[in-house]
Amino acid sequence: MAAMGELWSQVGSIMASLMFVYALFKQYFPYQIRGYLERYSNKLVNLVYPYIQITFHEYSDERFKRSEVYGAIRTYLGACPSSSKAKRLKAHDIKDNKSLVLSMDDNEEITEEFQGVKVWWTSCKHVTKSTSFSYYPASDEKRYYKLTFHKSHRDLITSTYLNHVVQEGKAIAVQKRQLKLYTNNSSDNWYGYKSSKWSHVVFEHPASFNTLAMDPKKKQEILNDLDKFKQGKQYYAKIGKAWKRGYLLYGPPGTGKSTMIAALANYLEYDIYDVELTAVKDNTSLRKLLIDTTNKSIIVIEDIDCSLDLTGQRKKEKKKDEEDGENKDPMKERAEEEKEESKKSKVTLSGLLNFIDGIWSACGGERIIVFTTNHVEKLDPALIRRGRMDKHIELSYCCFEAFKVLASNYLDIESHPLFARIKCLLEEIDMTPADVAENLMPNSVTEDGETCLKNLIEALEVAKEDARKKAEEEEAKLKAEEEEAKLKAEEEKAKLKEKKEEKEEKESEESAKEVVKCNGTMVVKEVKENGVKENGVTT
Ligand SMILES: Nc1ncnc2c1ncn2[C@@H]1O[C@H](COP(=O)(O)OP(=O)(O)OP(=O)(O)O)[C@@H](O)[C@H]1O
Ligand SMILES: [Mg+2]
Repeated sequence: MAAMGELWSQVGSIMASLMFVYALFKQYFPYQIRGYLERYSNKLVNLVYPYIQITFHEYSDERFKRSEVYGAIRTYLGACPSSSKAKRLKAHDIKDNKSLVLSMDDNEEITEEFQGVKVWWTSCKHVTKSTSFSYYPASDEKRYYKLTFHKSHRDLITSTYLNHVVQEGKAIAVQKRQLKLYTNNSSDNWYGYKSSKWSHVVFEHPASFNTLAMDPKKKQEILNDLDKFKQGKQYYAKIGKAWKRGYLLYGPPGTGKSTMIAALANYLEYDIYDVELTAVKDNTSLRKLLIDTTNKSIIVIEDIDCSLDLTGQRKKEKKKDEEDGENKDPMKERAEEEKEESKKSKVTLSGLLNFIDGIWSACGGERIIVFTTNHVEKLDPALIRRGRMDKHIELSYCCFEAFKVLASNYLDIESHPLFARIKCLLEEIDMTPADVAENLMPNSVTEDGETCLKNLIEALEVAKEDARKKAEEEEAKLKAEEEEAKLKAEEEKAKLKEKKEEKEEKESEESAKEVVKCNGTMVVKEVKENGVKENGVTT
């Protein structure tokens, strides 16, 4: 026992001496000598250590984009049979509340055998400590997988095995894929623990093209277009165009623009990236957001006419003019202005144009960009030209065909004698699918389909009556305005006439006076010349 204790104390002192020598070596040896020694010591280790290690980092050197290979390895390792031996796993997504997507937790190791060859996978994490004080701990974590295998199997592992891992990983990911709905984080927060540009939730919208109420011809046209796009990888490569397509959805509120986006995502099985432009600081941030999206995705900017404030500059100047009159502390005013300015998004139209159709938009592929608007006429023509927004889809008021889809969805009714009346009313009245759908929804559990149809007819008749009254009111208003304008015109005419007459009268008076004056002079002249007696008196 005493000998054992002695042995331990000796080991301890040897370790301490080695560490001391290593510290001295690091501190005092010149850099070149150190590199030289390290190279040779590595060679020495390689002689006795016959294993090769390959690392796969989550973010490659470009830094912008998450490595696809890393993702595939993570999925593969989570699903491979040997992972069941790992004790610490991370659960990611749950598809339909059934199957868990698992991956190895940090610093966990699993062993796998491929064609009789043993390999070891380790998940590692490298934390770069930030020098400044931060409220949030790990500021910059870099994750990677390390693969270790014997050097005699180098060819088998680097070509066949790794290929197998990546292909399998991708296939499993497609199988277990859960659609995601992303939204961009404010670009002011792209640092520290919130460094990711996008946050997501699982996308579970039930909308589909079957439930979407619109003209069946138009719907089929869109479906054909989508199919062509999805299978168009080679075609796009052949014509030398980036594999992306722009859709502009326009129409009044409640006509199904947002619903169609959900249907698109479900049909194509693409993730949705919903861009909130007001949270994007500038054009560079917008570009970074784009690069950080994955392939097979739909990038959405809703209400594009409201998102971009291109008149901001002018408004600000106006505001400034208004405030000029008030006596304000200039320092305070400037600080306030700067604060306002920093909060404001500086994304410009040109930034957005480049986002959709610039060189950067070709990074990655299989992307659909969707803009929605209620006022298509307000948009800059450059923004919606073909090539940027390739397909313009108008979603309009509910037609009879669209109503039939809603009736089938909401009431399971394919045809009914009341349909004829509804058809007539829908031809006369503009009602959005949202309103029709609302009227078709049973008000209570006991309400049957026919009552719902009657409710809709009643609502349509009320809308018709309202429209008629409104039209009448407008007509009456127009008539009144016309009458007023007519009266005004007559009054003006009368006034003009009066003025003209007055003028004429004045003129005739003037001329009469002139005549009298002339005549008077003439009489005087005549009297002087002829000496005629007037009333017997010589003048
Ligand atoms: N064409 C449609 N087919 C099926 N349901 C529809 C349709 N249009 C509207 N709806 C229903 O009406 C509701 C509102 O529709 P949605 O949000 O898609 O309208 P929107 O056009 O995006 O409106 P906004 O312009 O105000 O954003 C949805 O919940 C949906 O159930
Ligand atoms: Mg909408």
